[in-house]
Amino acid sequence: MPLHLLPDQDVTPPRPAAPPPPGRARRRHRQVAGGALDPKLLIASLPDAVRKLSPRVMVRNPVMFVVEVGSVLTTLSALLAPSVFAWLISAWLWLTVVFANLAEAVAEGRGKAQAESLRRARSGTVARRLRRWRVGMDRRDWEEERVPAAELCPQDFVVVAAGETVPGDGEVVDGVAAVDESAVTGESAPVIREAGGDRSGVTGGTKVLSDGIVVRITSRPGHTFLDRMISLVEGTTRQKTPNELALNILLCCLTVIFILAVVSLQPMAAWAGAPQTITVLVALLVTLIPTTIGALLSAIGIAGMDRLVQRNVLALSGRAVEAAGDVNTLLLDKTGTITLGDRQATSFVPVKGVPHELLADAAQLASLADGTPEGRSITALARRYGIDHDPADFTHGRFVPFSARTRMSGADFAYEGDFLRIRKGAGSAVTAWVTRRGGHVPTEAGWIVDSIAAGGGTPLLVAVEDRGGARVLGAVHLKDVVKPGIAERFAELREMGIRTVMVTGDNPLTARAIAAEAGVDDYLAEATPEDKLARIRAEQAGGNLVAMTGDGTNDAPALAQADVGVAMNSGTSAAKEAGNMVDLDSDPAKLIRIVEVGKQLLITRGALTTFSICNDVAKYFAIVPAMFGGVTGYEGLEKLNVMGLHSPTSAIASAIIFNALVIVALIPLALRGVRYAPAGAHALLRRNLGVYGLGGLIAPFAGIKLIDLLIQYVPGI
Ligand SMILES: Nc1ncnc2c1ncn2[C@@H]1O[C@H](COP(=O)(O)OP(=O)(O)OP(=O)(O)O)[C@@H](O)[C@H]1O
Ligand SMILES: [K+]
Ligand SMILES: [Mg+2]
Repeated sequence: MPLHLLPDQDVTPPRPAAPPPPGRARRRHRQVAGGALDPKLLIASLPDAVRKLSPRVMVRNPVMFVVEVGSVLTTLSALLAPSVFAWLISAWLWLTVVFANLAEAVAEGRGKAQAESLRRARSGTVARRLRRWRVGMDRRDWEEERVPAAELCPQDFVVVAAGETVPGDGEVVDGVAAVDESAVTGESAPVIREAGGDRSGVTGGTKVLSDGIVVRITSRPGHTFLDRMISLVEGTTRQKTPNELALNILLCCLTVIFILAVVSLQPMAAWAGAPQTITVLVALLVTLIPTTIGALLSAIGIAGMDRLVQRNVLALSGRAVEAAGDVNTLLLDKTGTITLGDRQATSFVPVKGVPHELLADAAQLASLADGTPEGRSITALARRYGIDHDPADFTHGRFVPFSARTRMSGADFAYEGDFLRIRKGAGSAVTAWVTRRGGHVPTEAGWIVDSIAAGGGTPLLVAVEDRGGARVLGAVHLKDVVKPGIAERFAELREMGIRTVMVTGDNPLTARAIAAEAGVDDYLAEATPEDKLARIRAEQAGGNLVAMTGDGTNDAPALAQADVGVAMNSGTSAAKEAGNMVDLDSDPAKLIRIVEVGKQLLITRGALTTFSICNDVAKYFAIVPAMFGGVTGYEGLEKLNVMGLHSPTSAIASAIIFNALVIVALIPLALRGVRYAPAGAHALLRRNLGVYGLGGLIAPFAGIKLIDLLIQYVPGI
């Protein structure tokens, strides 16, 4: 069975590039959006903002819809009884609605340019589809046809050679290649993608730099990763999250209460001999309802998603982003997440009486059909002992592929008149296999396994069964390296109040050594996929909100169960489909950034809601005394004119103008998010109430007074 089907292919996979040391910024062409708002973007978004005035769009935002209806009423009233005041109020009410739409349009506009560059990566690729393909097929039998990439369907096989663009999303089923993913991730360092392991995922639009691969397509036409990313950054698939819906209901209730209050005010005013005009009543209503947060709510949500995309994370739902803000437990798998994941065989350790060559021979035989990085590195190491079996000689045998459940792999075949079964795998799994087949496992095997594991290595026991019975030959030492800088990242997570738990299929000793080196808070060893799932369920039952990062097919059930499931983009498609986020950089420490964005989103929404409600109080002090100024029986209200405003009309106009301007002033904050520094929830709440509550209370007094000083010179006010 030929394993390497492409010409001139280097059999040893190149070492993966180490992640950059922490702290050093990565070079990327996609800039993280800064805080300042580009005035050009504001102007460019104006047409969109005006288009959004359509009532069909506006009803989705009830608070602003009320303002729009109010604008229509005041405009009609200004037409019937023209006055400078009536026209001024009408104009500023329309501006209030436009400003709200502008916030949303600017938030959406930021993704448009990005979508454009993504579209370029997608278009125009021609795929080399293979008519029939199966594992082990000789490449001389390949029949190739050229089809547009957009026509590829799941289960199609395509071949991609060096220099060519990957035509669709899929999994490498044969070969290993260096891939340039910069079109999708903005990261220029090439990454390794290979068949068999947990680094098999490839994305359409990326470019193969060296070697060649056969890819099994997994995405439907029009539903590729790039398609999803485009609709995400353009905001076309955005839906309101449960939190947003709840806040919207609260805002609606407040609005209804204030409508009732304002409507019932009129008979009282009329009875006192001071009936109010429609313009004044609408103005009072608009200042009282929470227009600031109503205007900015959707922009805050879009900007949160956008901030994640800037960090190369695709959230498939807004709900996941919000959940990230509340996460307090993080589960990570070990291999490839905490470690580099390129487990290489470094030595054979035979039990007494077994020559190295025999162990190497058996280990290679058990790895002939094992396409995982572990299996290939064992084959390569055995070759150094001069052992070089040709898989084609064993076509009458049966290969036992590795699975996370059995934690073993191997082969059964007839050999020189005997029938051989060889297994290699986790110590406990192989021990159980030998015992089951009536063999005896020497205590020495346990020592070898433990000494490899204690150093953080992964021991694979190798056992054989022949006419002489089942017995252990020795162990293979697999080495893996903890990612540099990971301990600092976990310390950072701890500071944010997040507990880290490593879950691994590896044995307890290895797990303990790696856990200590990486600095995780807890670990779970010898975990089957079911165990990973059960652990998440247990954490959730204990009231924890759980995030999980993983890349393997064995991680998929757990990724689906977690509140936030972050799949590495390098991982298998099963993992990517199960999670609700995909990290394009395949960097497990990315969760820190994801949590930050989630927290920032929640804090920003809370802060601006507080500000919005508090800043309506001051406007009440501006408008109510103006309405009843000089009315007999209501002289007491004159005391409420604490700001000493110029005239009743200028007071009301100032409040409305301030109400509109505050929206524009807060757009940058809504888009950038409130600054987030790791701190406990209570400290954050106190700080935000202080800044945005008190600020919201005080700012309008100053603002309204200032506007009043300016507009008192407008004739007729
Ligand atoms: N190709 C292989 N052949 C035989 N045994 C293997 C092979 N790869 C791994 N194993 C054994 O199976 C165990 C479980 O592997 P699995 O992939 O489930 O977990 P892991 O990769 O060690 O941990 P993690 O869940 O952190 O990725 C490994 O610890 C190792 O002992
Ligand atoms: K308001
Ligand atoms: Mg794994």
